[in-house]
Amino acid sequence: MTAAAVTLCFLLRTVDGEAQVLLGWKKTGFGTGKVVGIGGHVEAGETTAQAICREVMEESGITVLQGDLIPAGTVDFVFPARPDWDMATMVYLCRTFSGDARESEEIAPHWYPEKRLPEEQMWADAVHWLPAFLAGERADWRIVMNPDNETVASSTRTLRT
Ligand SMILES: Nc1[nH]c(=O)nc2c1ncn2[C@H]1C[C@H](O)[C@@H](COP(=O)(O)OP(=O)(O)OP(=O)(O)O)O1
Repeated sequence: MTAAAVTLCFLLRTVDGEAQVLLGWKKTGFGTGKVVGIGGHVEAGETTAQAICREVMEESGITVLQGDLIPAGTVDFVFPARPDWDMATMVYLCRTFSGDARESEEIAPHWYPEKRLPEEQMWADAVHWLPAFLAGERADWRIVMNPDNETVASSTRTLRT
């Protein structure tokens, strides 16, 4: 089965000297109840950059221009017990955007300090790859989940040169 094409964008800002990242509490669909990155599926006929600008607007109300997207790498999420959940994720960072985050039907967005991510509320794999992307590392990750579809069986990373 082919992994679904999805994309995530981590909006970054600095407030009073504190580096913050926009995440969101997922209200519906895949990962309901977890704090997740802003993003979602790439639809037919869309480029990944078009998809992430649309998803950020739909989920948070924030406008991101394609030229301000910073490609960071990829994360392949592999669910051996549920291959239909496999996702191939293109990850972006973005420091330039406009508008204030507002709650949508799908996500309640919230700015978190990069140094105090809500690890307990996120997917268990996020602590593997998210801090590395936030630190500016460019890499391709492969996350394989255990049969419980919650805990991490393996996490591997290939750095981009
Ligand atoms: N193990 C994992 N850890 C993680 O942090 N994020 C994961 C993950 N597995 C999948 N994701 C993310 C990637 C993707 O952005 C998101 C699922 O996409 P969506 O939120 O768009 O799904 P939904 O089915 O809720 O919505 P639609 O795309 O509108 O159908 O879950």
